[in-house]
Amino acid sequence: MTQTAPAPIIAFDRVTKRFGALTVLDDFNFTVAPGEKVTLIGPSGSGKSTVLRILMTLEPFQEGTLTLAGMSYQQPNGTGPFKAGERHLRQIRSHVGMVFQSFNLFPHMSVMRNVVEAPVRVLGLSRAEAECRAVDLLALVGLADKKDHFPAQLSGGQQQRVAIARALAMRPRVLLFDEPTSALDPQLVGEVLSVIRSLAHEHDLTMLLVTHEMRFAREVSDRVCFFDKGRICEQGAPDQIFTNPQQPRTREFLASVLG
Ligand SMILES: Nc1ncnc2c1ncn2[C@@H]1O[C@H](COP(=O)(O)OP(=O)(O)OP(=O)(O)O)[C@@H](O)[C@H]1O
Repeated sequence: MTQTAPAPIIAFDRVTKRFGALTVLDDFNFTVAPGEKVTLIGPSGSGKSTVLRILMTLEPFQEGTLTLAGMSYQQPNGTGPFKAGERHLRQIRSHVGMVFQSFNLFPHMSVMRNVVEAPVRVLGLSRAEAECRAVDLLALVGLADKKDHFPAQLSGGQQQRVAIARALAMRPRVLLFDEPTSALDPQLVGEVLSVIRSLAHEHDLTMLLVTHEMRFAREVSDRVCFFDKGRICEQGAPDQIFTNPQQPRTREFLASVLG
């Protein structure tokens, strides 16, 4: 009996994204299977973060179709309001969580409230239910004892772990990480990577990462995509990309970052 591959949970179909005269994604095609862990690597300015921001519906695009968890939308004009309509977009967004480089916690809220607020306001959970969920997630990221602290009382690594708990509290099907360790002091990077590494073992969670941590990308990804000038220039299993890249641009890039 032949097995059919599951439908992709993420599909960019001929998406073009411009900022004024600058075309960042040009006729871009990209799919991710449910549960897959994919890392985007590539030079600065090549469009990696833009891919994540489009998925999070933070950026409109000009042409093409984006499908996320079975829901599609298009923006043929790009400049106007989202063609999909705000309700449709909210539904799409509800499947995606994002962890940003700069944590983006609410400074005036305790750790607990940072994690609880969106499930209460957006998902309509009772505060007790949301707190129950938050307690489990804070334990998962190793911060059970910090629930009453405020962000300013935490290290950068701890703040980023709260941000991960906050994203997970919405039970997204897709979790995006945009250079989650770039703003951290080197000694704090490991604790955040270790949380992400354990999440990568969650088979149901689809993860898309942009990172400059090449060793980590190799360790956690099912697939690594080398991005150059708004296109995937080469992709494959991490061992293949890191030990036997086929494209000269991939080799050049890896030589520059791995030394
Ligand atoms: N809001 C914006 N307005 C104008 N240009 C933008 C905007 N956001 C991004 N760009 C440009 O789009 C291009 C792609 O940026 P993007 O942040 O996606 O690249 P990246 O590959 O993630 O780079 P890095 O690794 O440095 O984060 C860059 O040339 C950037 O300057």
